[in-house]
Amino acid sequence: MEIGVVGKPNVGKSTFFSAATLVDVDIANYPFTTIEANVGVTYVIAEHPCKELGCKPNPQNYEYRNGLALIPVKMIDVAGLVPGAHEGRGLGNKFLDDLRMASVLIHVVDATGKTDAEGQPTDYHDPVDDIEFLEKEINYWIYGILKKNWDKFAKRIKLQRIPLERAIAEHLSGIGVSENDVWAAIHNLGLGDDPTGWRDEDLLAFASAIRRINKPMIIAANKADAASDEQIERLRREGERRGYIVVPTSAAAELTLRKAAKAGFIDYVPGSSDFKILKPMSSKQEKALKLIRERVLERFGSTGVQEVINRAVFELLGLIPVYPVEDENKLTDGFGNVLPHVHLMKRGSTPRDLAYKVHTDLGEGFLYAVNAKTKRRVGEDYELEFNDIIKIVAVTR
Ligand SMILES: Nc1nc2c(ncn2[C@@H]2O[C@H](COP(=O)(O)OP(=O)(O)OP(=O)(O)O)[C@@H](O)[C@H]2O)c(=O)[nH]1
Repeated sequence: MEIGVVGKPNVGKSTFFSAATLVDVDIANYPFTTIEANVGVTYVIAEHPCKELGCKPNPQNYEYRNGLALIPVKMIDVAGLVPGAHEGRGLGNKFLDDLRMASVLIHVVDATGKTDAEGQPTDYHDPVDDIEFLEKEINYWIYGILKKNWDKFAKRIKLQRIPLERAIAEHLSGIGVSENDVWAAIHNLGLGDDPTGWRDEDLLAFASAIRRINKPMIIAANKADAASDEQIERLRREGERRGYIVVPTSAAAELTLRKAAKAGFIDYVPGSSDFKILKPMSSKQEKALKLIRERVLERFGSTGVQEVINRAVFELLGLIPVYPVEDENKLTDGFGNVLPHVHLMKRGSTPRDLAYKVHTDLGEGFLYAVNAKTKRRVGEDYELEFNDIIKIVAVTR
């Protein structure tokens, strides 16, 4: 699962990415081996079960701070969005390659309207246009892949009676489209099951439906610190009307706060509504932080950066944190570590899915599970819940 950050030039996308991936931990512990220049590690943050249970965790694949679990996830800086990117304009192909890998998109727009369609400074540009423009770029990109050899492809499916969902999913496998995605898109649009009868506009509508399912998007209304309440309200209203979550953000404020925290000047947990000064700093620095407190934190409740990341993962992707343990009473693994591991699972997953995630053998030998919070035995039909702690019982060979 990877979060893509996308936006036209100058909206603060790089600032957003730098802020989000400025994490003060040793990422060598995490299973993300080679990290490319435009790929970083960020966190999703959720309340930790120990807050409720009063335990003291020994985290191994996440961080624990002030009763919160900071769970690492990969983030890609998807550079090169310009009009016509789907035709290879600008960094078009690199843009599409990065886009391919992202499971969810954070679309950074300039809420002040001071950046035009090409990323140049301007008096006023409607950021709502940027939302539509990115939709269109992605639609045409998917359409372009489908359109290639479509007639031949459709005839072959019909002639050889290949299941439509499977064939199209294979055709679009490069962007990670599943048979379920294809089924849902066909179903939503009421398209017939004879692909030779699909017209051009059907293909485009299908591409658009696939985008909505496969590349869900959240809007970061960035530079919120410099935008008026009216500008933010309008963007929120128009975004929501199009089905998006819109969160006002100040990437610049978040970057300053994280840098100050990393240098030990302040205590700041991303997503929080305030920070604490830990040691003296220059009056210029102090003034900058004071401004952030007044213009961003007090006005919006946070910088919005962490909220966008959390909502992208928990709401749009529907992932939930789940903690596997070996001892359901002590909440430990085999070495006595309390809640050492967390896994982000798709909502609706079962204990067996979790077992597979921990180890294939555990999945294959799965017998039953124990919900450590209730001490109840649960079977395969149990749906995992947010912050569940699960002991898996399996036969091992
Ligand atoms: N007021 C304000 N300015 C911001 C914010 N985020 C970024 N900026 C400024 O906006 C300008 C562009 O920021 P970048 O992060 O370089 O923008 P970008 O979208 O990555 O642009 P490219 O690197 O050209 O793709 C810089 O001058 C930033 O300081 C913000 O939250 N508030």
